[in-house]
Amino acid sequence: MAPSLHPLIDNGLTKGAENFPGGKLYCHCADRKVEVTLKGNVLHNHACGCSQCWKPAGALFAVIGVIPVDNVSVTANQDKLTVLDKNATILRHACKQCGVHLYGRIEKEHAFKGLDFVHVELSNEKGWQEPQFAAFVSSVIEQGFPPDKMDEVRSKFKSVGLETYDALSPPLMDALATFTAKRLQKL
Ligand SMILES: N[C@@H](CCC(=O)N[C@@H](CS)C(=O)NCC(=O)O)C(=O)O
Ligand SMILES: [Zn+2]
Ligand SMILES: [Zn+2]
Repeated sequence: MAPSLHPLIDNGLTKGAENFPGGKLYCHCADRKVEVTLKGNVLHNHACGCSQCWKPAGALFAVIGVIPVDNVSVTANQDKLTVLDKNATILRHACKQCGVHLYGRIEKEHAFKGLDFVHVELSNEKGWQEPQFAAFVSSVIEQGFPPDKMDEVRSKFKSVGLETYDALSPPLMDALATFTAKRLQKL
């Protein structure tokens, strides 16, 4: 049996709604849930196989999208949040009790500074943008996934219409490289 990639992917994608107004994300605690309110939809929603992004139980991949920082606010139980790794590029704000990541933020100079990283499955609303591609696919091997089963993983993504990459998608890699070139005054 093919492994579960993610609940939002395993049974095919559900297209997002146009003019989606956004919604609330909740951590997995039974009480005093951390609540984050998002204005509007996410962009560049994608699967991520890296070891740092939060994955629901049993899933091989995270699903994570970006949204402007100004559209993100913690609206309940902020005291339960902690930054997991203060040295990471993406400062992942997680619930101390249940471990769910509520949002990731970049504070240092970076092409994606100003965008927060969020998991839309933490919301009860329907209409979030569907995943657009799979990133950091080979990284699942670093977490113990058997390399000889990678064909199954990539085929499963392809079967729901998602392209697979071992870093980010070409437009996002180009954005990162453009940022570097400008910093080095090559562009
Ligand atoms: N192979 C590495 C890749 C880690 C990585 O580069 N993750 C990407 C995608 S989330 C990133 O932008 N990381 C920045 C960060 O984690 O702060 C792993 O699995 O840990
Ligand atoms: Zn929690
Ligand atoms: Zn990741």
